[in-house]
Amino acid sequence: MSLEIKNLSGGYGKLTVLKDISFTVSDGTLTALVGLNGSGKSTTINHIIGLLQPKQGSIVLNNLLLDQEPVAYKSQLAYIPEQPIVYEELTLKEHLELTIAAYHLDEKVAWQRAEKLLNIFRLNDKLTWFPTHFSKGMRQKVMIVMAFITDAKLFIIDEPFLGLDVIAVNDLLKLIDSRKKEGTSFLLTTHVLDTIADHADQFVYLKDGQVAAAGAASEFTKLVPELAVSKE
Ligand SMILES: Nc1ncnc2c1ncn2[C@@H]1O[C@H](COP(=O)(O)OP(=O)(O)OP(=O)(O)O)[C@@H](O)[C@H]1O
Repeated sequence: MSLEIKNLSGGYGKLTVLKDISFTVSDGTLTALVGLNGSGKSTTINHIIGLLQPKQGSIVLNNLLLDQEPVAYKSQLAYIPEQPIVYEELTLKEHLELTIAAYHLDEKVAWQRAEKLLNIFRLNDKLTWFPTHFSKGMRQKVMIVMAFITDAKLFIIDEPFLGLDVIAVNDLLKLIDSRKKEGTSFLLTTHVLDTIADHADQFVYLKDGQVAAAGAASEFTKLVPELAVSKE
């Protein structure tokens, strides 16, 4: 079991947004965290990555609790936020060096991975560029490359396809599928299941901070007809 969320209640200060959320993400699977605007997807992620403290419940990642073993917990996790977080004063190469240092990666292995990824996302000739010269999609690709050079066991990707062109979306889906085969698990947030329907194993549908439905991705349309209808 990669990620286990049990009876999680949480939110911001006195405001409780999440109410008694439970779900698991098993090794080598992709879970889609689905919900409309304001349903609590980002708040759930903010708890998993440790930006917010649960009011109740627990979050366990590969038997590690964030508050007990924060360094080991975070080294298991790669997070790609919806809004890319890049350092304006660092080149693309320096961003990758930072990731290699932060995750204590083997430099040779990491740069071999990076080379392939940079080629896929057409960033291979941009290692000396600063983020100021990158488009939004390119910034997002930098975040993807940084995440995929790590050995993280769980990838959390917030709205992965916003801002990516169709080729990049396909390339990202291929990368996800191949890492899933190696046992890596994925938690992706999305408003609709569309793009990842064929790649997701299970879904968790959040509504007003609660799990309104959950199950196999193939059952989504049956179990959540309200979102299927809203697509038409
Ligand atoms: N920093 C914050 N402080 C207080 N309340 C917040 C904060 N961020 C989000 N909320 C509230 O938490 C609730 C859930 O928001 P959240 O961002 O988790 O939803 P979401 O499902 O990620 O939405 P979206 O699809 O629009 O990104 C909303 O009612 C929102 O107003």
